[in-house]
Amino acid sequence: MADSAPLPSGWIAKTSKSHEGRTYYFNTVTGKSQWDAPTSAAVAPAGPATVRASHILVKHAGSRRPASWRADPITISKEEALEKLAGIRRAIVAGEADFAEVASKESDCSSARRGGDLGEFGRGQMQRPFEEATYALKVGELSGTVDTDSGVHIILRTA
Ligand SMILES: O=C(CCc1ccccc1)N[C@H](Cc1nc2ccccc2[nH]1)C(=O)O
Repeated sequence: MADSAPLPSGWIAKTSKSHEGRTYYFNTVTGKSQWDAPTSAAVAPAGPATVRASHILVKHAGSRRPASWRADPITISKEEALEKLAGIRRAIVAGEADFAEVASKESDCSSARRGGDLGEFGRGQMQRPFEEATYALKVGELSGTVDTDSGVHIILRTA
C-alpha cells in the first residue's frame, strides 16, 4: 500500500480508543479532530510565529482566580466587569485615555506594572480565545471585549 501522504503542518494522526482503534486526525493548532485525512487546503493559516500584545483585564466573581494586585477578593459580576471594560475602551478609542496608563491603574493582570504589555508569544501559550483574538488583529489594532477564564479583556496588538 502506498505510504499515506505527509499530513499538513499542525495535524497529527491518532488512534481512537472508542472506535476499535480507528485512525483519526487532530489539529494541534485549532484543537479540531476529524476522521478524514486533512488535505493541505484544510489547514487554517497559522499567521506569524509570534505576536506581541498589551491587554487590560477586568476580573469578576466568576474569574478562575478572582483576585489580583488591585483587589482581593474580586466580587463584581461579569456584567459589571463588561460595563467597566466598555467604559475604558470608549475612553481609549476617543483618545481621552492612554492604554498603558489605564492598564497600569485598572488591569487585574500582573502585566499592569508594564502598562499591560505581555511581551511576545506564539500559538499555544495563551488561553485560546485570547490567542485567536490577538492573531486576528492587525498591528496597532484594538480588540473588542474578549472573554477568557481569567475575566474580560481588551487587547492591543503591538507587533
Ligand atoms: O496569567 C497571568 C500572567 C500573564 C503575563 C504574561 C506575560 C507577562 C506578564 C504577565 N496573569 C493572570 C491574568 C491573566 N490571564 C490572562 C489570559 C490571557 C492573557 C493574559 C492573561 N493574564 C493573573 O494574574 O491571574
